[in-house]
Amino acid sequence: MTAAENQSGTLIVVVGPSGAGKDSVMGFAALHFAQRPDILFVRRVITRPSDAGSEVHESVSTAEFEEMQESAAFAVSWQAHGLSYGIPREIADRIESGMTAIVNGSRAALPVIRAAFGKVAVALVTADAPVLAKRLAQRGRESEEDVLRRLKRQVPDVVAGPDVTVIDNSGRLDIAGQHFVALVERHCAKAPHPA
Ligand SMILES: Nc1ncnc2c1ncn2[C@@H]1O[C@H](COP(=O)(O)OP(=O)(O)O)[C@@H](O)[C@H]1O
Ligand SMILES: O=P(O)(O)OC[C@H]1O[C@H](OP(=O)(O)OP(=O)(O)O)[C@H](O)[C@@H]1O
Repeated sequence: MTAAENQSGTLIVVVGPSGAGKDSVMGFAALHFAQRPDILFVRRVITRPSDAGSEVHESVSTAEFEEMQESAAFAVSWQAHGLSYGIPREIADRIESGMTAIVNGSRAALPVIRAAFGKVAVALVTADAPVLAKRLAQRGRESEEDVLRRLKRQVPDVVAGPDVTVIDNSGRLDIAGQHFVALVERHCAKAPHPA
């Protein structure tokens, strides 16, 4: 391991099926860690309108996303659900300086995310299938057809490995949220404080 790798923080990638509660669990942790300058909640760049849903993201057009991609603005980007998603390149520098960054990721894109960032921990948020359907209908961010497509989405079986922690969010959000907070704490404890 090089000196730089030794000093770096961790990227915690939150993945799981649509409706499992990735954004909700991250929102719980963001409140918990509001006073922690060493923990960064990543604002993704997405080709989705800014007023759609609760995730705070940078909303761009498809043309703007392509321009950003051409100018190497992303550490990693991927496509799903007819949308493009990007993790800004500067996040890699913040992690290198010792911060713990938390991002809503993608199961299908996990191999490229793992390859792009040195130290990665994966939080796989799950919920039972009937719970997913009910939650997506209640969330109301997508049309009924979109919700059905999300429920049917198949992803490669890549969410396995020693870096993966499963967080069941079939029940109360505060229980899953505390589980996730504990995971983040474990990783911060390993990282040096950023300068
Ligand atoms: N533990 C929970 N109990 C009840 N509702 C929840 C819980 N977790 C999330 N939700 C709700 O379910 C919907 C989907 O959650 P969300 O965080 O958007 O999931 P994801 O980001 O994985 O698609 C939202 O309306 C959210 O408020
Ligand atoms: O490869 P997958 O694991 O299926 O993930 C594909 C995309 O779906 C989610 O996005 P989005 O926030 O649009 O959807 P969600 O909140 O319904 O999961 C997730 O954050 C990924 O960007």
